[in-house]
Amino acid sequence: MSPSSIPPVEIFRLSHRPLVMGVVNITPDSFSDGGLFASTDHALNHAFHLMEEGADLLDVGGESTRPGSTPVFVEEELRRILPVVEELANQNVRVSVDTSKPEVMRAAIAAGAVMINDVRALQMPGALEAVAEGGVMACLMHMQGEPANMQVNPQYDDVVQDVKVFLKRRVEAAQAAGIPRERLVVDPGFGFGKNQVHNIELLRHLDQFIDLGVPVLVGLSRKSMLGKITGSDINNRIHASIAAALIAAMKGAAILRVHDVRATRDALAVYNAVYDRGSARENASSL
Ligand SMILES: Cn1c(SCC(=O)Nc2ccccc2)nc2c(=O)[nH]c(N)nc21
Repeated sequence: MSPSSIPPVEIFRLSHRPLVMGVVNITPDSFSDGGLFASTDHALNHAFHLMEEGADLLDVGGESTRPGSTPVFVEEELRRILPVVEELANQNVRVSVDTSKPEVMRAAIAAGAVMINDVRALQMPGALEAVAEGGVMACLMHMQGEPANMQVNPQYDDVVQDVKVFLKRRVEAAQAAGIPRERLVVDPGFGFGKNQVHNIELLRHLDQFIDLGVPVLVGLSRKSMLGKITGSDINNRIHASIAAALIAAMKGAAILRVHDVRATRDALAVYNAVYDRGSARENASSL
C-alpha cells in the first residue's frame, strides 16, 4: 500500500495516469454487488482485494445512488462507512468517500478519507465548507434531478455544453469557498440524468472537459449505458467496461472509477506502453 501520508493533492503528481479507483459499495441494495458487501468485514475483504489487484485509491459508498433508490439517513450512512474508512486509512489505503451529506463528509475526513466524491457536486448546504475546512480533494459530478427521478425524462439543449457549464460553475463555487483548484476533480456523471444518446455524446466529447483545467474522473464501469450497447446483463459487462475505460483514457480521463480493477489496470498498461504515458513503474516489469 502506498503511504497515505502523501498529501491528497500529490495523488496526481506522483502517479501514472489514469488512476484506477476501485468501487466498494456498503449498501444492501447496491447495484452491481447485489448486497454482497452489507457488512464491514465483507467490504474490507473486497477493499483489500481491489488494492491487491492494483487500485490506486478506493471509492467507499454507504448510500446507493441507483436510479429509483431511496435516500439513507445520516446515522445509517455513518454506521455503514466509518468502520471501513477508519480501517482502510489505518492501513494506508487512499480512500475516497461517496457522499453528499456534510455531516458524513466531516466524519469521513476525520476518519482519514483523502477525497470526497459527491454526485451532487457539493450543492447541499454546508458541503463546500466541510470540504474546504477538511483540506481534502473533492470530485464534483453532474447529475440532472435526483436518483428517484433522474431517468424519467432527461432533457438538455446540448448535453456536453450544459454539463460543462454546470461543472465550470461548481468549480468556481468551490474555489470561492476556499477549495483550491488543485484539490478539485470534475465528472460528467454517466447515467445520472442522461439517456443513451446523452451518455454516448458525453463519452464521444469527453475531451471537451479537459479545458476546465482540473482532472476528469469517469465512472462507466458495468453501467446500463454499456449493457444497452452489448445486450449484456449487469454481471457480464467487463469487456464493455474495459473498452469504455480505454476510450476515456484516450480522451484524457485522469481517474477511472471501476469494479474490475485488475482487468482495467492490465488494459491501461498496454495502452500506456504504446502511448508512453505511464510512470516508470508501469514499465518496470519490462526492465
Ligand atoms: C458514486 N458513483 C456512481 S454510483 C452508480 C454506479 O456505479 N452504477 C452502476 C454500477 C454498476 C452497474 C450499473 C450501475 N457512479 C459514479 C460516477 O460515474 N462518477 C462518480 N464520481 N461517482 C459515481
